[in-house]
Amino acid sequence: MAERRHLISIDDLSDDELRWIVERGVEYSRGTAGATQPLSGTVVGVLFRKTSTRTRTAFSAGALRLGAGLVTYGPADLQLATGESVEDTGAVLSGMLDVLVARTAGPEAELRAYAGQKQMSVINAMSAVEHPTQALADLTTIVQHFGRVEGVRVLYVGEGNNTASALTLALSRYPGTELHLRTPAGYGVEQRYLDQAAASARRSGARVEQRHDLSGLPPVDVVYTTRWQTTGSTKPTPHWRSEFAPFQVNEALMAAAPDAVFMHDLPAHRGEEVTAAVLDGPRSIAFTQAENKYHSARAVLEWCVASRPSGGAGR
Ligand SMILES: NC(=O)NCCC[C@H](N)C(=O)O
Repeated sequence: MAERRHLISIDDLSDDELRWIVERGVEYSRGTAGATQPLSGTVVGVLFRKTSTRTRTAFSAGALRLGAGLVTYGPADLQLATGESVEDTGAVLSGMLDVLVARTAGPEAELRAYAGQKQMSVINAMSAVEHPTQALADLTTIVQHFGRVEGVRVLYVGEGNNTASALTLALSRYPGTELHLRTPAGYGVEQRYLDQAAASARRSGARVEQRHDLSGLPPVDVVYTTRWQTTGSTKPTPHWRSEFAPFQVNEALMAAAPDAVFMHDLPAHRGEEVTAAVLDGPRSIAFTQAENKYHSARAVLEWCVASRPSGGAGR
């Protein structure tokens, strides 16, 4: 059996692989990907230890449409719930599945443990720290809308969560791209992701910066936010809402970005991180972005099982 690839972090992808998945996602979205069934004869396992609407459906529907069989597990179905180790679970599943799509409760160590073999691809369907398949769908959406990622300027407002980390790693790979992270103090993207992005940006010419206020906003093409209650996390202070309130994306903030579209990884809480007027308004592409999770998921699944070259030396 061919060696399988894992997608635990955006950092697992070379620049060529990142571009291939994004462009392939665009082809799936346009119906120009061809009628092939690259997952024909494979079996995909879908393990969600946390709630999911978009990602679970995107990968399940995507796997079925590409010809795979599907096995799904809820949070308490596997013997993990009775104390079997993740290493043993991964070893067993890898003898039976071609791909495991997993959303975990904690950091990436669990996913890396499942990925301690090469017969079964492991896809990170969101961990506490990174949400790579969201970033891939987001870049697919950006290409769909702007025709490119290069040079696109993104203002990310709100909690520096798993979505923000993945977006930071992904956007920093593209020449001329700007990512302006504006997060409440104490809720920023972790320094290790900023450091990784800074290394990528030095190569690509991208620009990534994080600040903790909304003054002096630069001209941008995209305003992006995420809900304030990141899955599985609790806020350390009781008064966190007052710290987040200034970071709401509302009509006043959008007026400061007059040419920008609005993106959101969803689910949304109207009246908290975003107003209904913005989310449901003419500049919002958030629901197209959600549909792109499905198109992008097919590209990710195809990449996992394909035996194409990994994209050249280094990045
Ligand atoms: N698009 C999604 O996967 N949405 C669910 C998670 C959103 C957010 N990043 C969270 O961690 O709660």
